[in-house]
Amino acid sequence: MSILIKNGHVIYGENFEVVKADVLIEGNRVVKVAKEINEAADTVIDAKGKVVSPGFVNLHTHSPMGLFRGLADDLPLMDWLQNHIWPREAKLTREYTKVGAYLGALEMIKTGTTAFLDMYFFMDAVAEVVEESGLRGYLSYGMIDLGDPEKTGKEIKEALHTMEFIEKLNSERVHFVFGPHAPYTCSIALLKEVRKLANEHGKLITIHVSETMAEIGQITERYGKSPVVLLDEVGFLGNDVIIAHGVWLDSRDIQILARNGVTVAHNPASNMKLASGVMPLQRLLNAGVNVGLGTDGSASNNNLDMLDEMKLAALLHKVHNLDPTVADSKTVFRMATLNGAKALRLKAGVIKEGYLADIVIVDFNRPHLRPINNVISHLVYSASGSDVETTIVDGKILMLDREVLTLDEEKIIDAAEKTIEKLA
Ligand SMILES: CSC[C@H]1O[C@@H](n2cnc3c(O)ncnc32)[C@H](O)[C@@H]1O
Ligand SMILES: [Zn+2]
Repeated sequence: MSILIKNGHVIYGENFEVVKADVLIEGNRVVKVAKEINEAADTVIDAKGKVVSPGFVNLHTHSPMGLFRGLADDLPLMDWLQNHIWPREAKLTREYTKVGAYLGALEMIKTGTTAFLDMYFFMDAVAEVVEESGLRGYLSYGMIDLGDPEKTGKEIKEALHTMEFIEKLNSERVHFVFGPHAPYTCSIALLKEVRKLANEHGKLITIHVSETMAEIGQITERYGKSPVVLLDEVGFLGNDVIIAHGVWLDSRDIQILARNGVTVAHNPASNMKLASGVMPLQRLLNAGVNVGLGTDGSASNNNLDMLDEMKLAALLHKVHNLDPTVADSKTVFRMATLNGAKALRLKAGVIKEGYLADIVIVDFNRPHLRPINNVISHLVYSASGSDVETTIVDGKILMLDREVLTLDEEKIIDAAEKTIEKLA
C-alpha cells in the first residue's frame, strides 16, 4: 500500500527543517520527500495549508488510567497513590483494564501520538488493544514486590508471562519492556533479576525514579544513598533504561545517568499537578542525557495530549529558570519526537527517506494557527491535540479527517462510562 501526501508544510529530517513538499509512503516507510511527486499511490491526501509532522512519542504513560480521570485531583503523589489510586486499581479486572486501554488508545490516536511506552497491569489485554488500534506500543507489566520475596517471584513470573504473550502476537508494533515500578516499591533482588532478564532477552527497562522529595527521603533512609546511586551500584543502569520523572537529581546523579546512557522521560504536567517538583532539564541536556517527553497517566495529567505536554514543558522551564531562552520550541519538539524514538530504538521521530512512516497531519487552516510564521512554534505554543487531523502509523492510516478508522469511538466512550459506574 502507498500513501502520497501532497502540498504540505513538511517538517523534514533531524533538524526539523520546514519545507513545502510532497511525501511518498510505501509499505511502512517514507520513500521519497520532494517538491513535487507525481507517482501514483493507493491513497492521496491533500495537505494544503496543513503541517506534516513526525508522530509524537509518549515516553511515559499508564494508558488505561483514563478510567480514573478526575477522581483524585489536587493531592501529592504518595497520598494520591496509596489512598486513592491503589485502592481503585485493586478492583480492576482484565476486562475493565482493557476498556481503559481502548480509551487511552483512542485518545492517543486522536491527539497525534504514534508510539508510547506504557506501564500497567493486565498488559496482555493492553497488547491486544494496541495490536487492534494500529498504534506502536512498548508495554511493561508494572512490578511491585514491597520487599516480600514471595511477591518477587510472582511479579517476575507475571512479567515473563506478559513477555511470552506479546512475543506470540508476533507484531512489529507491539513490544515487551520490563517495568519494575520504582526503587521504593521494588526490592534490590527484584531489580537485579530484572537487569539479568533484560540482558538475556534483549529488552528495554522502564522505572519511576527520583520523582518526589518523599522518595529521596525514603530511599536515603533505607539505603543511605540517592535512588540513582543505588541503581548504579546494583548494576541496574544502562543505555536500555528509561527512567520516568528524574525530578530530584543532584550533579552526581546526572553524571551517573549520562555515563550509563540512561534516558529520562520528562512528565511536566504530572510533576506540576502532583507538585512533585521541576526536573533539571538544562543540566540533563548539558550533560548529554537523552530526554524524552511523556504525559504520565490521565489520572495525574489529566489527558494524553502530547501537544499540551510540549507547551507545558517549554513554559515550566522558562519560568523556573527566569529565562525565556530555556526549553525553546525546537528542543521541546525534539524531546516529543526524535528523543523518544531514540530511547525506544525506533527508526522514527523524523520524516526522512528510509524512516518508519509514523506521521501526523495537523490542520493549520484555523485562526489560532495563522499566519504560518513558524511551524514548530505553532505546534508547541498554539496547537493542541484536537488540531491533529490525520494519524499514520507504520504506513497505515489510523485516523483520517478526525475519523478513527481502526477503533469504534462511540462504543469505547460508552464502555468507559459503564465501567466506571461498575467500579464505583
Ligand atoms: C504497577 S503499574 C504502574 C503503577 O504506577 C502508578 N502510577 C501512576 N502514576 C505514577 C507516578 O507518577 N508515580 C508513581 N507511580 C505512578 C499506577 O497507578 C500504577 O499503580
Ligand atoms: Zn508514571
